[in-house]
Parts: sequence; structure tokens; C-alpha cells
Amino acid sequence: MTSLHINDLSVGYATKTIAKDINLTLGGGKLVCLLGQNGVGKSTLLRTLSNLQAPLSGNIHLGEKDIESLDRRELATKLGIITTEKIGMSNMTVRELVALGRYPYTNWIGQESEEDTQKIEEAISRCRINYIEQSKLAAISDGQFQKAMVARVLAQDTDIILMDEPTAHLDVVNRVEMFQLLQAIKNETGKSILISTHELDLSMQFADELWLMNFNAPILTGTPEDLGLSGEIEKVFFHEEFILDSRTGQVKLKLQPEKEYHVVGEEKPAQWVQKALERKGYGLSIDGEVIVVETKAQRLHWKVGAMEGHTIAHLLEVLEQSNYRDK
Ligand SMILES: Nc1ncnc2c1ncn2[C@@H]1O[C@H](COP(=O)(O)OP(=O)(O)OP(=O)(O)O)[C@@H](O)[C@H]1O
Repeated sequence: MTSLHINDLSVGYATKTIAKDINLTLGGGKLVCLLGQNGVGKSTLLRTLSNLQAPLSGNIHLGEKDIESLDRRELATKLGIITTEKIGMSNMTVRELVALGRYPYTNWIGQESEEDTQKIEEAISRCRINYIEQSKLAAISDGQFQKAMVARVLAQDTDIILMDEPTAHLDVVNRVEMFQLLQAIKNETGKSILISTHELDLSMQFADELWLMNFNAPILTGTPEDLGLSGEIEKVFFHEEFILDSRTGQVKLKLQPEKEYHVVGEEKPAQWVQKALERKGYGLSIDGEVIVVETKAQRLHWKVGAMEGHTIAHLLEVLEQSNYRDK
């Protein structure tokens, strides 16, 4: 498998340098997430890595070869990119879109070889979109469209895949599914995948490596855990009111706990109650005031002191009122 080597690279535009002194390698069958705030230069970097935009200085090698020395077709057999641009071909079917991935290989009249057909069908199955193969792009959802775009780049069969914000516009289920799909592709094919994303939580769960981009600073790389432990993730993303929960990798609001609670009882309702308490900034501790939760007649039942009720909203109201009175 070919690796992508980035050497002393500066990227940007005639009017300004966006990032410089970049020395990184993408390879080894890894899923890498490129993270950074809006406007830091993630798309600019991805466009430069795929030769859609010239570097300001430095170079990029695919294996031994400088990408600028490769013609378009040769580059497209080694590196595939999915950008955020919507392609305006809504009359095309999903299968036709996926088949476009074979353009570096098909002959001049665009005839599909047996190998092309096999790669297209494999890509469609891997992305689990067989059921919409014959649907028009205009008639599928954003989540289905993104999977079709992944299938297209898979059919292209490159060692390196770059994707700009693959989960933009997707709902929570589709966002998780997209990360699962990319992880499975990487595991099963050994391809290396670099995606730009704002999904910190999912990147913490799925990425083998993070590339953290910050304004006027070198790109930092490492496993999610090393960068979490060193505090670098918080430096890139957070203002004072946020913290990164080191246990779950989730981003949370940092609030001073006014009061601590100890939730006891059935596991599932207890977890949701704890989540609500954390969201409201309360502390959780075995020394805290006890809240008992259980399911009675298929409804939540909670009890704290002399108060009891059936919804988490009501519990939060009661806690708010009692804390207000305590002050
Ligand atoms: N064609 C262009 N000419 C000049 N400047 C540009 C051009 N395209 C983007 N920029 C600028 O380059 C900087 C980086 O933009 P880029 O789109 O790469 O950031 P990003 O990290 O991908 O942002 P986002 O997370 O919002 O997608 C921004 O300041 C942007 O305004």
C-alpha cells in the first residue's frame, strides 16, 4: 500500500499562507481525523494533498513520486477524494455514480470490464446500498448520498482516501454509521483514510490518529488518547467553559457543581438521570443526596427526600427549586 508523504509543505492562497512547515505521513492503513476550528484550513490542506490546488511551497509524494509529476488519471488510481461540493447530476442512478469511480481504469468509450463491474458491486455491497442501486440521486437522502459517494471512491480502489467533512448535514445515526463504515473499510481493505471533521466525540472513538490544526501553530498529531492526556485537544478547541471528559472523550460544559447527588436504583433510568444532572452542572458523588430511581408500571419513578415524580424534567425542576431555597 502506498503512503502519502507531506514534506515541508505550505498551503494557502496568493494573498495568504494558511499553514506552513507541514511534515506528515498518511499510511499504514489508518483512519486519521483532521480536526480544527472553522476557517483554520482543513479543506485547503485536503485540496492541496489531492492536487486540486498547488502548494505554496514544499511537496507531496505518493510513494516515491511527487504528485505534481503524475497525470490526472495516474493520480486517480492512487488517491481518491470526496469534497463537499454537491454534484449536480440528480438524474443519475446510485450505480451510475459509483461506476464513475472507475473512470481512471475504463477504456476510452467508457466500457465496463469484468473487473470494473466486480469493483463497483463490491463497493456497493460494502457500503450496504444495494437496495438503492437503481434510485436516482434526486430521490435519496443525504445519508444515502454520502454512502454512495464513499462507494464511488471505494470503486476507484485507491490506497489513499481523503474526505472533506463526510458527516456534514447528517443526523446522529447516520454520523455514527459513517464513522463505522470508514473504520470497517480501513480494517477490511488496509486503505488509509484522512477525513476533515468537526466530530470530536466520534473522532475520539474511531480515529487511529488525530491531526490537530490550530491557527498560527504547527499541526499536532497523535492518538486521541495521547492528545487528550497532554491537554492539546482542549487547547485547540475549548474556551474556559468546556472540558473534555477523559473517560468518554465527550465534550462537556464545565460548571461548578452547586450540589452533589448520588443516584441509586435501576441501571438504565439511573444513567439517564445522571446524564441530566451532569448537563445541569450538578456533581455526582456517593456522599451526595440520594435520588432513588426505578421503573414502576413501565414508567420512571424517582424519589428525592420527600418529593417524588415520573419525569426527569420534573426532577430537575424540584432540584432547582430546593437548591434555590437552600441559598
Ligand atoms: N479561494 C480562496 N481564496 C482565498 N482565501 C480562501 C479561499 N478559500 C478559502 N480561503 C480562506 O482560507 C482559510 C481556510 O479555509 P478552509 O475552507 O480551508 O478552512 P476549514 O478549516 O476547512 O473551514 P471549515 O471548518 O469552516 O470548513 C479561510 O480563512 C478562508 O476564508
